[in-house]
Amino acid sequence: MESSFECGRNTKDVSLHELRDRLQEFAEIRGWEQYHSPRNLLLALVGEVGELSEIFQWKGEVAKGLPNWSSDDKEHLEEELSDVLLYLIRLADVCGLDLGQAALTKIVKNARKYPVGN
Ligand SMILES: Nc1ccn([C@H]2C[C@H](O)[C@@H](COP(=O)(O)OP(=O)(O)OP(=O)(O)O)O2)c(=O)n1
Repeated sequence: MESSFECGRNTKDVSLHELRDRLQEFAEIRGWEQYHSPRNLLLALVGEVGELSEIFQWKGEVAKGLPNWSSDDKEHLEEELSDVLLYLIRLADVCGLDLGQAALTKIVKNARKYPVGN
């Protein structure tokens, strides 16, 4: 049986830095760093966005909280969302960028661009 560490389920917050480090380790121990170029990772990311889109394809509008979805469908959605997130984090990392800091900076820029009440 998988431990909670191995399957990634625990109660603490997960940081982008932790995921970045786990992805570095995952690639390193498999000798896959050579394949994780920015362009390859971008293409992999786009592929996973396609897989994510397929889950919603032809379903019509989907209610928030996914009340009518089976647990299998929700698990599938969790997996595809995770693939997108993981490739995005890995792409930012191999580009030498700190995605968490960049996202915080972008939120500040967004707030300036779209002031409340305008
Ligand atoms: N060269 C690779 C291949 C995979 N992965 C990791 C990142 C993704 O989280 C996941 C993607 O694995 P798959 O390509 O097997 O894609 P799926 O899990 O979506 O499987 P499938 O396409 O069969 O549904 O594995 C990676 O880091 N580097």
